[in-house]
Formats: sequence, C-alpha cells, structure tokens
Amino acid sequence: MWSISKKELDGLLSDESLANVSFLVLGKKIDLPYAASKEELRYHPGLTNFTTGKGKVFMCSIVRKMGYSEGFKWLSQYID
Ligand SMILES: Nc1nc2c(ncn2[C@@H]2O[C@H](COP(=O)(O)OP(=O)(O)OP(=O)(O)O)[C@@H](O)[C@H]2O)c(=O)[nH]1
Repeated sequence: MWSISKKELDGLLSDESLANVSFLVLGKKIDLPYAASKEELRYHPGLTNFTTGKGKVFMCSIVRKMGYSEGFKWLSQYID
C-alpha cells in the first residue's frame, strides 16, 4: 500500500510541469496505533525535497477531527 502511494507521489514530485506546485501530504489515521509517524513520512525517500518548502506533511485523524484543517490552511496560501 505504502509503495503504491510512494510511487504516485514520486511521479508527481518529478513532474516538471508541477515544479512550482506545493504539495500537502496528509498522514492519516493517527488515532490508530499502526498509523505511520510523521518522522516515517517526512524522512521517507522521495519526501526529502519537502525540506525546500515545496511541500509539507500534516498528521490528521478524521475520527478526532484534527490536523487536516491546518494542512488545508497551509495549502490555501498558494491558491490565487
Ligand atoms: N480510525 C480512523 N479511520 C479513518 C480515518 N480516516 C478515514 N478512516 C476510515 O478508513 C476507511 C477508509 O477511508 P478512506 O481513507 O476514505 O479510504 P482509502 O484512502 O481508500 O483507504 P485506506 O487505505 O484505508 O486509507 C473508512 O472506513 C474511513 O471511515 C481516521 O483518521 N481514523
């Protein structure tokens, strides 16, 4: 499952037509004990260029209604 999303994301990140686009990555289901941690997501190969400000990782839980609004607020600054 992780490899599928990583492959999709790698494709987007290496797409030259999206070079100036910001990416919001939502780390889902953090209310569950087996959810990936922010460190796992952030330091995974492929997300390393997120340190340049191209993208940001936000952890969220739909069940607890947390995390995603901060992510979408961050992303909204790039929408004009
Ligand atoms: N506990 C928990 N369940 C969630 C959360 N977000 C979604 N779900 C549940 O996970 C199931 C799959 O939901 P989605 O995230 O829409 O589906 P998906 O991305 O295709 O599949 P996943 O691989 O399960 O993420 C549904 O039953 C949701 O209710 C969350 O933050 N916490």
